[in-house]
Amino acid sequence: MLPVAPRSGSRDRPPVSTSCRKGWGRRVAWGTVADTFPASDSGVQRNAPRTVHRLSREIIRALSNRDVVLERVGDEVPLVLVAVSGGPDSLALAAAAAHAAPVLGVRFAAVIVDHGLQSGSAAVAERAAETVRRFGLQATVETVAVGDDGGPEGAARAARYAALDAALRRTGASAVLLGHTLDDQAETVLLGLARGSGAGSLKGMAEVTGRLVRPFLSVRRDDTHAAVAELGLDAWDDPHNVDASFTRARVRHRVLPVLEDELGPGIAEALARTAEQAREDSDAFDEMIEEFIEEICEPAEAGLSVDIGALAANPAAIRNRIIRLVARGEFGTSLSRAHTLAIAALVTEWKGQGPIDIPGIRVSRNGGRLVFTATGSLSH
Ligand SMILES: Nc1ncnc2c1ncn2[C@@H]1O[C@H](COP(=O)(O)OP(=O)(O)OP(=O)(O)O)[C@@H](O)[C@H]1O
Repeated sequence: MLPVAPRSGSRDRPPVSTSCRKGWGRRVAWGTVADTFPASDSGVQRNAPRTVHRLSREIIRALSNRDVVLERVGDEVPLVLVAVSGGPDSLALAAAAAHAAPVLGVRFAAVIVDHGLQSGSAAVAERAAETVRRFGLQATVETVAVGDDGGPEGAARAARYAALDAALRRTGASAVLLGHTLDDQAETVLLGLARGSGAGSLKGMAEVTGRLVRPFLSVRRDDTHAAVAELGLDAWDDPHNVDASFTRARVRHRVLPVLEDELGPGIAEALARTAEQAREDSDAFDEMIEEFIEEICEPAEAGLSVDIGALAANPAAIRNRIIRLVARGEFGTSLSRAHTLAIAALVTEWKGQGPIDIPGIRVSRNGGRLVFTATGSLSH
């Protein structure tokens, strides 16, 4: 067994780091600090209600994760953004963040993204901003243009994450907090299973994905609602959450209640626990395989090559994972199962057939090597 460096916390895998492409996973240099969020009193909320106090511990715990690096912004203490939609989860997140600020020695500032998709969205965003300002947080509304790729939900999400990423870069903030809860995690696991996206979907969302941090993945939605009620706030009700044309809304309001009735009230926790265990296993497995990839790959013209003998000698689970990790790490491409198997067939069932082309990558045999070559624009 290859030695594996100990890690803590769960996170999404960074690009595979192999000796073929030294420097992967290097930290990017942040741009200059804009004055969007000037240093200010982080808004210590004295005598915070009990639930808010409890939730603030989740933020302190999550930001203490070794995968989160809190960096000073010039002479200022580190800045952490809070993504606020105006709904109860993210309002509770902002309140808990304000409470946690003095303990952590960081500043928090809220970013509210206005997708402009519904009439009155600007007013909703402004109201959310006003609410979090009452906690003592700076708040900025980012108005985004939503495209039409990936359906309305997917396009709004892409625009939102792009806006959050831009805010991170502009402000020099170390991280952005998202208000996903344990209930969101349970829904994500069910949705992934229903899509048939394989064991990987069991992992659900990571607590830390690059600079995105989800401190509430162990918190029930009821608790965020309780925090908002304790604070006497009127949270925004996102109409999408009850719109039965959205799969997630149906999972939330129809599927999970049936599962709870039939299988017991602990089903959401059980799904979230499963996600945590699956992520632990998967991360450990990936880490071992990444070390193995370093031994069996070599740089090649516009890509890399992998030793076919080593691929053939290993079980399909390892072979397929190597192929997926190389595609993701080297080319930023998430391979479908069908593409993974087609590439694997070049190793196990080769009868002289030509290369396989998938978007952005050509995979071919050359002597004893499986060669991955970039063919077009890369997605990273
Ligand atoms: N308009 C918004 N502005 C800022 N942050 C937002 C906005 N909408 C959602 N968020 C952030 O994302 C979190 C999750 O929200 P929601 O569940 O609605 O998003 P989602 O589309 O499911 O996101 P994901 O793609 O990450 O699963 C919120 O708690 C909040 O932190």
